Amino acid sequence: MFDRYEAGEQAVLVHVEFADENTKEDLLELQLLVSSAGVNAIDVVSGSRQAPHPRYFVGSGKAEEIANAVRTQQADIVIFNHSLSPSQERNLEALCKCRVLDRTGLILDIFAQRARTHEGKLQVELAQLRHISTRLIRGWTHLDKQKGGIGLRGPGESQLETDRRLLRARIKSILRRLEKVQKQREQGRRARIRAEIPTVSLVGYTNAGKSTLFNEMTNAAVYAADQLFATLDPTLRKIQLQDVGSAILADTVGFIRHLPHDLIAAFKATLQETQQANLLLHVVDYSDDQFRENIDQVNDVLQEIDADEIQQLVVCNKIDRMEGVDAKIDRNEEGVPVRVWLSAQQGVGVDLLLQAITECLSENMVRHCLSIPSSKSNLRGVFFEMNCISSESYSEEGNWLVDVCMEESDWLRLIKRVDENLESYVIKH
Ligand SMILES: Nc1nc2c(ncn2[C@@H]2O[C@H](COP(=O)(O)OP(=O)(O)OP(=O)(O)O)[C@@H](O)[C@H]2O)c(=O)[nH]1
Ligand SMILES: [Mg+2]
Repeated sequence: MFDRYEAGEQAVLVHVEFADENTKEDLLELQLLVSSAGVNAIDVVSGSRQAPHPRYFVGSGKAEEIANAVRTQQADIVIFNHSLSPSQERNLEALCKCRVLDRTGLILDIFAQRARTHEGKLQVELAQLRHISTRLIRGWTHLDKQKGGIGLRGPGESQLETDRRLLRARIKSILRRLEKVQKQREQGRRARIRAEIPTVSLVGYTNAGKSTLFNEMTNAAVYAADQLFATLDPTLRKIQLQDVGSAILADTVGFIRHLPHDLIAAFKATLQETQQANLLLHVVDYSDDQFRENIDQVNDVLQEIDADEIQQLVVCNKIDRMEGVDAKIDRNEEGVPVRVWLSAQQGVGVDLLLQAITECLSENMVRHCLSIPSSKSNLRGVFFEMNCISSESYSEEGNWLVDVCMEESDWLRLIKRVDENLESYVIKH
């Protein structure tokens, strides 16, 4: 249904500074996003305004300047670092005689390129359909004969009604399919919670190095490249940690500033694992001048998705780019690790990170040596399902001797729900 663009298109970027800090967009980030989408930025038109102009977003003089740049540079597309209203987009297209894409459209294109799981793809397509449905209005004829241009193309007027009907039907069918996959995933997640394997989620600003670190930690082949959104769907791997046993490691898609509102659902769908995590590894590119702002942005989103109460370990990445910084663990007054300095790319300090994760996870762990009478054989199944057994043997009387290690909350839950005499089987703490 969508025409995808070909790589190597020539774009004119438009970036406007506003007096109001909240609407300030970062030009450098736009350039990264654009190259991430495989487009060449050949010119940048910038300016400053108090507020967007209703007709062209920019003033009419600036709009002429953009149209001129398109003509002289023979650009195929104009990309705005802001959200445009459908009518602004239309007016600009009529003036520049080429495709105009706003920030939302650009990010959607990148999401679409990177979505890998079935659910991720459905979410992105849904967001795309919704985005284009707001733009399916009369007045697209000026684009009828045009070919090329990235993003979603508007239909001609004659096509309008058919397209509207098709869109509605498609949206409905996607919603139905999404409901189905979500149900399936929910069941999978419940199974994992029952198995009580702790989950560690890598979160952080885009390009911080999450996937690189994920690879280092799992030796798994996950795509890592100097492109934004190299990951859209959480990628899960099981890792083995000393003392704690196995844990699930989850890689997630990077956060960006000013994520357009209509993309938040698609983005959050990629972060569902994060809400369930026992520990968050907040990966930060410390060699980036904006690292503080990036940390705040990530924490804001974590708050929005109710993940701000989860224990966080900050990973100060890319120390190879910083003078005189060695790999190390910073701890708080109680001795709990709070920061780990490392270089994911060079593989320096990854061992310290694994050690810090183990310490954080075992913070709330209890270890018990139990002697369980043979009459309580049901406990055997429960412990196996929880994956909490570190060693086992049998006593001469036929008691099952077992060392278990689990979250304290799980131990208390077992006493309450499975066997209130559990404490009496403990022979050593
Ligand atoms: N110098 C240096 N570069 C690194 C380091 N870790 C990662 N990088 C580079 O940073 C870029 C981004 O790394 P990724 O692992 O893809 O980043 P990400 O956080 O997964 O990015 P998104 O998936 O887009 O959110 C790649 O070019 C990596 O090679 C590091 O320790 N030092
Ligand atoms: Mg990644």
